[in-house]
Amino acid sequence: MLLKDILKNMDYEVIQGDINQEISALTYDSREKKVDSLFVCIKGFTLDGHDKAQEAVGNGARAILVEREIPISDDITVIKVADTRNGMAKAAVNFYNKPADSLNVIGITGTNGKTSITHFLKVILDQADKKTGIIGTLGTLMNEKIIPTNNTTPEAIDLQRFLSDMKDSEHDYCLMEVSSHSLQLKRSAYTSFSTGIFTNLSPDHLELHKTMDDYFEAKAELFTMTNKFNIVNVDDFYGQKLVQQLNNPEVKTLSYGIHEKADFYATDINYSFDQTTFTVHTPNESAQITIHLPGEIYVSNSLAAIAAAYCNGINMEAIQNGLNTVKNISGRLETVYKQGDFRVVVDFAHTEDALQKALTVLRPFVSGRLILVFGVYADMSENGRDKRYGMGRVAAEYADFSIVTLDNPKKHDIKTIMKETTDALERNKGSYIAIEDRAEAIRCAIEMSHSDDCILLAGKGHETTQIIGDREIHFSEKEIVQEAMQTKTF
Ligand SMILES: CC(=O)N[C@H]1[C@@H](OP(=O)(O)OP(=O)(O)OC[C@H]2O[C@@H](n3ccc(=O)[nH]c3=O)[C@H](O)[C@@H]2O)O[C@H](CO)[C@@H](O)[C@@H]1O[C@H](C)C(=O)N[C@@H](C)C(=O)N[C@H](CCC(=O)O)C(=O)O
Ligand SMILES: Nc1ncnc2c1ncn2[C@@H]1O[C@H](COP(=O)(O)OP(=O)(O)OP(=O)(O)O)[C@@H](O)[C@H]1O
Repeated sequence: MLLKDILKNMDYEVIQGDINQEISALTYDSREKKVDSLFVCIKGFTLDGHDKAQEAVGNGARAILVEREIPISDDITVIKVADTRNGMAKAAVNFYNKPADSLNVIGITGTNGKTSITHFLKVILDQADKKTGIIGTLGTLMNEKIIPTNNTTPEAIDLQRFLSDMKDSEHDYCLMEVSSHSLQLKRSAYTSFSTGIFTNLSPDHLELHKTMDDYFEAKAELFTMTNKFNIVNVDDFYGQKLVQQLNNPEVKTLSYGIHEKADFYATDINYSFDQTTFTVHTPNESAQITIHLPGEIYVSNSLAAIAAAYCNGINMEAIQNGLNTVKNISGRLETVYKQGDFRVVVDFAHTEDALQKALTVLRPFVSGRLILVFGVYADMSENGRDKRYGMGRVAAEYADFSIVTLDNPKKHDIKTIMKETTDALERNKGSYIAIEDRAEAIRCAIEMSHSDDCILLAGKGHETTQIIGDREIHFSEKEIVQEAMQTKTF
């Protein structure tokens, strides 16, 4: 594509070179070898891509998109824009010919529940014979194959390429987890969504957004990019706030909830560990639903999926049958070991709200003790400290016994993380011990457990690595549990 077409509808200044030249690839990483490419210089959290432009040229870049002028040889075309993240999103949408316009893209945002909702929607759409891809925390699912990705929502160039590949391989739908990072950092800018879903908002990622209001505004951005439906959880305080501020008459707002009056709601809910049944009420009909995940959070998440499917014309039979097929979602209240009443459950709860909900869901099904193994992933800021305090408080209040350990501490100070979390348990009179080594903590929980206890391993969910300092080491909770259970006797 000609560079001038890639720059269509963008405010830019040509610093040097010719925009009537063919560009065959886009990149934001100077280390990628891409012949005749446009390299976008992004000022990141660690380094500034402007300083890597020369390397990009060495690897095939013929044009460069910058925010500030940089020394570079005359044969390279240099284009300046006010914001290269915004420019990159626009360029990617142009380069891949607005792929989202040819797909039905459903965007899901909120602190918790996004991954589960994509799974629920996928099986419903499968039942309705709609070819569906997913872009989210577990990677990109396309043509039923998973492509691993670094981020929940990929950078704009990767995102538009995935959407384009889905369009070319004749997908009907793309279900996309839209993280607040992606909205703030413009990864998903200029993408058209048919439907937006808002799940809930609770403190998380405050290292980027600083305040809950900033975090909310970042999430709210998705609902200005939709063209058919906005579907909002009105059980959530911020969901109610969002409904009040949505005012585009062309996009229909529909609510879902269990406790508040909503367009899609559930009654007659019956919970057991392996199955939940309820009656869903839509604006036009009611139906019996069975899901195989425990607790109110999954009733809420399935209501979101039901609402999105229903609005998009999927019949109730496909919804019922689809939801009934989900037996588990990797790392979401997943039982990884069961013997009589004894269970070990792995869950991705890594926020205060999710941890409280996970413990509350499990409690009614546990006749012995609810033993929690958890760590807190957060930086050293005041917000990070609040998160450690919040999760420590929840552990003290909702678990019978906690083992405080690590959860991807990265480069942060391990002693401080452990101390602040255990201080919170101390202040809230929780019973606990602290074991830095997470594998050891899991083994200890298993060793101390009785035959009627339930162990919740919270925080890592589907992840298979632990990041300590610069090192990312293999870490599978399922494997550790299986091994430890081989020598366990009750
Ligand atoms: C904090 C954050 O958002 N980091 C993201 C960011 O990294 P960074 O800013 O440190 O990048 P950097 O190293 O400073 O590099 C800046 C630029 O220079 C380029 N570069 C870098 C090195 C080089 O040699 N040459 C070069 O050209 C990079 O490609 C980049 O364009 O840009 C990287 C490249 O796109 C991302 O992979 C990385 O996500 C990391 C993995 C991350 O942890 N992100 C999290 C916070 C995140 O985004 N999470 C949300 C989901 C959250 C949730 O829902 O729970 C997500 O959507 O994934
Ligand atoms: N509706 C909900 N409300 C509160 N907590 C929830 C809800 N749904 C799931 N959770 C909790 O949040 C955890 C993460 O769930 P899920 O992966 O579906 O969310 P997510 O939004 O995709 O999270 P992330 O962006 O961090 O991947 C679950 O393991 C569970 O503990």
